[in-house]
Amino acid sequence: MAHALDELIADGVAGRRVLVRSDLNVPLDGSTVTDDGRVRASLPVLKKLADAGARVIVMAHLGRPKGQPDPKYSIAPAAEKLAELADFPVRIATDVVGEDARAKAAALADGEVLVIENVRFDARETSKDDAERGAFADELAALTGDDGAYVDDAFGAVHRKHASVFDIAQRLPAYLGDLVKRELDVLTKVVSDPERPFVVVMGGSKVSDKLAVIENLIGKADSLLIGGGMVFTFLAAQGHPVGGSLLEKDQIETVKDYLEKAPAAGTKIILPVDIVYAAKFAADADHEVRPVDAIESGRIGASGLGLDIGPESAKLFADKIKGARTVFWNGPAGVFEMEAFAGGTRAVAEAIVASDAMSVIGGGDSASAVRNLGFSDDQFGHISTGGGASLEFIEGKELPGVVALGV
Ligand SMILES: Nc1ncnc2c1ncn2[C@@H]1O[C@H](COP(=O)(O)OP(=O)(O)OP(=O)(O)O)[C@@H](O)[C@H]1O
Ligand SMILES: O=C(O)[C@H](O)COP(=O)(O)O
Repeated sequence: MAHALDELIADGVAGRRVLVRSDLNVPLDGSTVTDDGRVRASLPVLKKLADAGARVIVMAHLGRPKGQPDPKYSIAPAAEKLAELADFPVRIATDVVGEDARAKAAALADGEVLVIENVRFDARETSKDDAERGAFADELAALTGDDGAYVDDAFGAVHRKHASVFDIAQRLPAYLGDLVKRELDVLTKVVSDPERPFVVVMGGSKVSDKLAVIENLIGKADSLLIGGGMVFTFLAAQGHPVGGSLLEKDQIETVKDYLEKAPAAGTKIILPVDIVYAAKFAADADHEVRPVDAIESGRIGASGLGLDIGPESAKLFADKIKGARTVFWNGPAGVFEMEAFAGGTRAVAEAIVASDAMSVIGGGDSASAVRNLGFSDDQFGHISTGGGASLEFIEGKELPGVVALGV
């Protein structure tokens, strides 16, 4: 059984150094944080510990640096955002487990928080070698002194077998952070006992990553609405032309198999009936709406790209969402970053907001999409902080961070 954070607080943390794994992996434009959702989601646990008098050391990653310091991936912009939003003192170290981190960890006062540099600046963090990761975890644990503790509050990273997620939990008394607990509770309910009709909306561009999720949802979801870049592999499986759209040719047979077995398992796979078709991948591209069986017949011709679901499809999707009691949404319906191709994603978000369904948005880009389109977090039931993590959970995979805590 995992130990909850409140047990640690009840045991007394005043004056103790507590290592917290947070997910501060935010999108950046230069050094500006363009979506602070993950920083905000990390605050409550840090505040709880700081209020209880703990000396908190936050470890987190940003992007995928190649195992050595790289200013482009410094945690500093995310840590500065944390300092701006927090009502407790936040210090920032310039290294991970080096002199600066060690000195600042030792100098922490009760109720203060220190963010160490991007843990992925040390190649041992992500090493496949248990001994290497273990040696790094030893150095991280040593930052806490003699009576330290570890709290995992980084749901977005629970699917990674990394030193700061997995190995550290074997070196310090380990506790489940409130954010990870909430995410697991919500996703467990969605997968194992959803109120029906249960409608899943899938989209985005990482088609092959998401096919396993679709397979696992056949028989569980009542309707599976497919949008985004993955649509074209489904349309191709049905024999429709797809022009120059995103297509995973080697997945067509797999998708045919899903289309065949879904009805018998009680899941309706619903595909778009029209597509916004563009002359090129650009915000100002010439574009037109075409039915899926005639994509190549219009003005734009066979070399065009499908960049969004069309208005008829948006209506069809909205209608399904309207009748749902539970909605899980992963991946935008189109290239929402360009206004001309944001209509499908906006329509899905509006339909979810208007419905009475319990809604869960899983996926970093889906969360950024709804925020960038002007929606606020409280219009949805739950916005997951984990993209890959929520998908792997729904796929039914074992999550190393969760295993390490004995959940
Ligand atoms: N038809 C399309 N063609 C090409 N790209 C598309 C299409 N539809 C959506 N996309 C792109 O998909 C991207 C998001 O896909 P992704 O699979 O990463 O979503 P996600 O699961 O929400 O994100 P994450 O993996 O970060 O959690 C967006 O940048 C969007 O522009
Ligand atoms: O962005 C995410 O999904 C998490 O922070 C994990 O990042 P990773 O995919 O680089 O491990």
